[in-house]
Amino acid sequence: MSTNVDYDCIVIGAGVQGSFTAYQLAKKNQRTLLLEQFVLPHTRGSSHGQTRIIRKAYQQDFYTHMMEECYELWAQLEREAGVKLYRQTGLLVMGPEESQGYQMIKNTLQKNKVPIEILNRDNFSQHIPNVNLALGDGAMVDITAGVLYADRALKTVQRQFEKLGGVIRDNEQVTDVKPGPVVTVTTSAGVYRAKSVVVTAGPWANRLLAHTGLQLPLTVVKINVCYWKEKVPGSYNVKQRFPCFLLTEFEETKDIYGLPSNEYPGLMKICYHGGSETNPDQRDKTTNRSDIDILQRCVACCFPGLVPEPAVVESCLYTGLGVVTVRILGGAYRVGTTQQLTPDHHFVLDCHPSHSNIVFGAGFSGHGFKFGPIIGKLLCELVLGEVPSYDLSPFRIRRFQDKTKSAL
Ligand SMILES: Cc1cc2nc3c(=O)[nH]c(=O)nc-3n(C[C@H](O)[C@H](O)[C@H](O)COP(=O)(O)OP(=O)(O)OC[C@H]3O[C@@H](n4cnc5c(N)ncnc54)[C@H](O)[C@@H]3O)c2cc1C
Ligand SMILES: O=C(O)[C@@H]1CCCCN1
Repeated sequence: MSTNVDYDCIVIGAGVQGSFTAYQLAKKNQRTLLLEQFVLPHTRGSSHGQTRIIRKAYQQDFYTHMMEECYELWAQLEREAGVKLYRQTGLLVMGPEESQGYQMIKNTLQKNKVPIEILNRDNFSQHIPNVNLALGDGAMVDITAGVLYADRALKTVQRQFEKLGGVIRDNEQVTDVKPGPVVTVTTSAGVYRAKSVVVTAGPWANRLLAHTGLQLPLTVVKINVCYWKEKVPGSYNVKQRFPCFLLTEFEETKDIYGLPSNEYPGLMKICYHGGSETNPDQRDKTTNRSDIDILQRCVACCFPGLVPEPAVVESCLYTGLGVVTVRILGGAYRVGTTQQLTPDHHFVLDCHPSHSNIVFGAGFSGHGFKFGPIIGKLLCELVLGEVPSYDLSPFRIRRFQDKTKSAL
């Protein structure tokens, strides 16, 4: 068969997940093509920006387990490329002490022997200056958590992929995917044939999967990425080891999170873990700022050293599970069925139900960057038909038949 194909594998989408998948495939001597619709680097998907949080603090054991190895893989990439991608700052987790969300994170960390420090009201401000701990809130620090240098990481993994002989073609949009024992991929510039294809198209995943007769219950949401000015420059700075933070509840709404000032001197990034649904091709057509009102109240209340008005607002997209159906479209591939499902915030990592040589990674729901190296490894294992290194049942599409619950 190999004489009939241009590549062993084609990966569609050069965000963090596609880039790590391509890199892992090239490491396994697979002739791999990585296709990207925009000129790289770009700011239209989910993987741009300078920083992301890396942490083991999760409600579910399976994420914490995966992160054990993932830290190793990040360190391996740093060594291989001679580049620094991670800075340890710790992650301060705050939330109503008795709430389920806060307790689940604490239990997972303790059960898995992740180094943590539990803070109390008396020693809190000694450890974490310039933050007010709300009445009734508990606080703990996931000590090995920190900041990933996201843009740099993306560039690094793409460069390492090319060093291994991989090919990247950017400014080349995939317009059709034709399933079969050999998959035919049509782009704005040509036609390629490969033994297998990986779809890691972020907010555009469903548009591509439609060509294969599959639709996932994904919703695309625009996030207002807000930066807040320090009243005294440096007071929330990464160099002072000010931690990342996660507030599991504020005014009974969704999580609020932040990273120490780093990329823009004097500005700290604090965002709301939610936004309004959008079309990824018209991201900036309308902007809903109701999340910014919540953030302003949160900053005024908990971060007295910041001006409670965002100095800079940027945009980024989350792709999560929203609508409650997975559809296998009727027509050439399988007669259509519709299932009623419950959405969750877990990733979707699986093989196409009708075409096992089409693999996809989608729905990273605003928390997938830190997992990039392990997602790349897992999607590569699915392509090669190997037993996945982790139990993928939380991530398979068949879970949509089960009752699921939200996770962060
Ligand atoms: C504001 C914000 C904060 C976040 N914070 C964190 C954090 O602190 N920690 C963390 O771990 N994660 C975080 N995340 C989540 C993380 O960034 C995402 O989960 C991750 O970037 C998703 O990567 P991806 O590769 O799936 O998608 P993308 O980065 O969107 O990549 C998909 C790529 O596919 C390309 N593509 C699509 N269609 C086609 C086509 N037809 N042809 C060719 N190419 C195509 C797109 O152009 C794009 O480049 C955050 C996300 C946001 C938005
Ligand atoms: O993945 C993370 O660590 C953060 C936490 C809060 C929501 C955005 N992503």
